[in-house]
Amino acid sequence: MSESVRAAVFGTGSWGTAFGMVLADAGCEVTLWARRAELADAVNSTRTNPDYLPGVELPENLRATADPAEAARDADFTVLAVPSQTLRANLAAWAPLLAPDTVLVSLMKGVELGTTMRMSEVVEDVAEVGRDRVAVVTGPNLAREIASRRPAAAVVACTDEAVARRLQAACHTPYFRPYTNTDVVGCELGGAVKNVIGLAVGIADGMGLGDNAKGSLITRGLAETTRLGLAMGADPLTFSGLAGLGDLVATCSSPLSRNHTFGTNLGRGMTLQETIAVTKQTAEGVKSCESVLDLARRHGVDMPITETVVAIVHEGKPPVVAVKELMSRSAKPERH
Ligand SMILES: NC(=O)c1ccc[n+]([C@@H]2O[C@H](COP(=O)([O-])OP(=O)(O)OC[C@H]3O[C@@H](n4cnc5c(N)ncnc54)[C@H](O)[C@@H]3O)[C@@H](O)[C@H]2O)c1
Ligand SMILES: O=P(O)(O)OC[C@H](O)CO
Repeated sequence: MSESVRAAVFGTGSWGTAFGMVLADAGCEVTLWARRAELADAVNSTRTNPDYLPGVELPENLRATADPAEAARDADFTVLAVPSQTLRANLAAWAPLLAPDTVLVSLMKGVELGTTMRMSEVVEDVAEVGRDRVAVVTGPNLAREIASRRPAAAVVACTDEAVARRLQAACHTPYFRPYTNTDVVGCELGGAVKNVIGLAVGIADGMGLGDNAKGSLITRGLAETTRLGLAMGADPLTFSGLAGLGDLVATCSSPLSRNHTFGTNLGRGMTLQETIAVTKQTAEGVKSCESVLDLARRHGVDMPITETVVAIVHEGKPPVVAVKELMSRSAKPERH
C-alpha cells in the first residue's frame, strides 16, 4: 500500500478512531476530524484518544484536527463516522470542502428518521455524488477489539466493484480482512437492523431469559432482516455473510456492544431515561428502530421483533408483556 494514499476520517469517536488506525496501519496518511479542539490536541500530543479508546497507542501516520477543511484536503477517501441522525447536517457543512474525486465512505449503521434513507443515500443526496463514489464498511467490527488489533473480517461495499477494491486495499492489514461486496443495500440494512436485534437480545439477557431465547431472537431477527432486504432489492445471501449474520452474532454476544448493553439495562428494569443517562456513546438502534419499522411498513414487511423493540423503547411497554405477546403470535411455517 503506497504511503501517498490520504484518508480523512470525520468523527473521532470509538469507531472513527479505530478505523483510522486500520487505515494508518495499512499505510495511509490519516487525518481525523474531531468536534472538540481539545480532543484533537490530545490525540496529537499523547498519541492516544483518551475519551474513546484510552490506553491504545495510535500510529504515527495518524493525526487529528478540529478544522474540517484541513482534514478534507486532498483526501482520496473521506470516511464518515458520526451518529447517523447527525450526518445530514454535518455533511452539508463539509460538502463544499471535499476533495474533488474523493470516495465517501460510510462507517455508520443507522437509518435516517423521517426520510428512512440509508446512510449512503444521505451521502449521495447531501454531497451530490453518484453511488459509484460512495462506499460502506460494515461487519462484525467492535471498535475496542479492532483497536487492540484483534483479528476481524469486514465488508467493503460499493456498487462500483473497482472502487470497493481500492478501499479494500487501503484498509487491509494483518488483523483486518475486508471482503468486497456490491450489494450496498443489503450490507447497510444488515448493519442497521442488527442494532435493533441487539437491543432485543440485550433485553432478553437482562431479563435472564437464557440462551435458547437468544438463539431464537438472533435467527428470527435475521429472518425479518432478510424479508426487509428482499423487499428492498438486496441479495438475500448478503444476510448470511459478515454484514448480516457475522455482525449480528458479534453484537448479540458482546458486552462491548452499546446496543446490547442498552437492551440489557432495560431488561434489568432500568427506565429509558436511566438507561440513556448511563449510555455514553452512540447506540444507533435506539433511534433507528423507529426508522427501520417505518421502512418495514412502507414495504409491507412484517418485522415483529423490531415492532416489539419500538414498543418497549419508545412506547413504554413492559418487557414481560412484550415477550408474552411475541410468543403468542399466530403459529406459522418457519420460512415466513
Ligand atoms: N463503536 C463500534 O464498535 C462501531 C463499529 C462499527 C460501526 N459503528 C458505527 O459507527 C458510527 C459511529 O459510532 P462510534 O462508535 O464512533 O460512536 P461514538 O459515540 O464512539 O462517537 C461518535 C463521534 O461523533 C461525534 N458526534 C456526536 N454527535 C455529533 C454531532 N452532532 N455532530 C458531529 N459529531 C458528533 C462524537 O463527538 C464522537 O466523536 C455509528 O453509526 C456506529 O453504529 C460503530
Ligand atoms: O456497539 P454497537 O452495538 O454499536 O456495535 C458495534 C459494531 O457495530 C459491531 O460490529
